[in-house]
Amino acid sequence: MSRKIAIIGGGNLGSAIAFGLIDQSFIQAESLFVTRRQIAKLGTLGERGVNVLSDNLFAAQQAEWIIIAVKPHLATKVLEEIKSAITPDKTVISVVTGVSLEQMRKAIGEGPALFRAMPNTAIAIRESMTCIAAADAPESTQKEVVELFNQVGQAIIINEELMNSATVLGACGIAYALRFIRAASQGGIEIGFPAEVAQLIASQTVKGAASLLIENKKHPEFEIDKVTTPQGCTIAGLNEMEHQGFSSALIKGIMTSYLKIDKIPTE
Ligand SMILES: NC(=O)C1=CN([C@@H]2O[C@H](COP(=O)(O)OP(=O)(O)OC[C@H]3O[C@@H](n4cnc5c(N)ncnc54)[C@H](O)[C@@H]3O)[C@@H](O)[C@H]2O)C=CC1
Ligand SMILES: O=C(O)[C@@H]1CCC=N1
Repeated sequence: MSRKIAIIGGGNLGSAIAFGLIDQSFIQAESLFVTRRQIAKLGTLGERGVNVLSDNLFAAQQAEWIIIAVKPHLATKVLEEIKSAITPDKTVISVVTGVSLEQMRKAIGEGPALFRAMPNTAIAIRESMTCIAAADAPESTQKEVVELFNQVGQAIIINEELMNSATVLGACGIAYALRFIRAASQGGIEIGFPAEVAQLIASQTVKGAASLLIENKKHPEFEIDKVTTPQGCTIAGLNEMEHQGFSSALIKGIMTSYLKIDKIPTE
């Protein structure tokens, strides 16, 4: 890509996006500008040739695409700080939780194309699920933004009203899935495997299960039916998990995360 990209806020997610993009050679490292207050913490990106700096305005001036990846309470402050660099030909993409396109528009004014994107930390290894909402950007720009995030996983356009849902299912979802793997590993240790082997078996099994759904596009129960031998051990374990509230705990957790988003301070 010939455009330059600035990532304002190179923390967990901002850095993960940077690594994902340069690993895929979607952008040359020298065309990428990543900011954070303590640039020493961006050392590895710097060693890869990425411009690492603390000057948000300078970074925004260099780039045609600007990705905002700071914590929610800092988002509008940062947008106002770089406002003069956001000319109408530029594209701004916020990955910030809970800050609406309307709030962004208010901070920077009319002109530039505005997007919210909700990737997850698997973007660092180009396996993100990214949901994108556009303000009133032209279709060609929307396609370019989807293409950007398709380089680092799978991207889809959704209505902005579903952005909080996308945050929970896709971004928080990484943590839920990892907690499942951790619990499965702990069970695996109890039934005889060393910790590392248990984690490998649990992780690869989850990856295989997810791939079955993504490739075959079938309902999970279709694949589950193939594993559950009548009177076998799988159904016995599954039913016990349900008696203990497995699905219910997950659904309640998802709802709790969802209801929390509106309480996250965005100013
Ligand atoms: N971590 C995740 O899995 C996901 C996070 N998000 C959203 O992405 C945003 C960032 O989240 P994280 O990366 O987890 O947080 P983080 O705290 O790791 O990253 C934010 C970074 O911004 C830097 N920063 C603070 N003030 C700054 C300023 N004035 N100028 C430049 N940089 C500044 C901080 O030093 C930090 O490195 C949040 O709004 C979060 O809601 C969205 C999807 C997933
Ligand atoms: O926990 C959070 O608030 C952010 C949003 C999605 C992932 N991390």
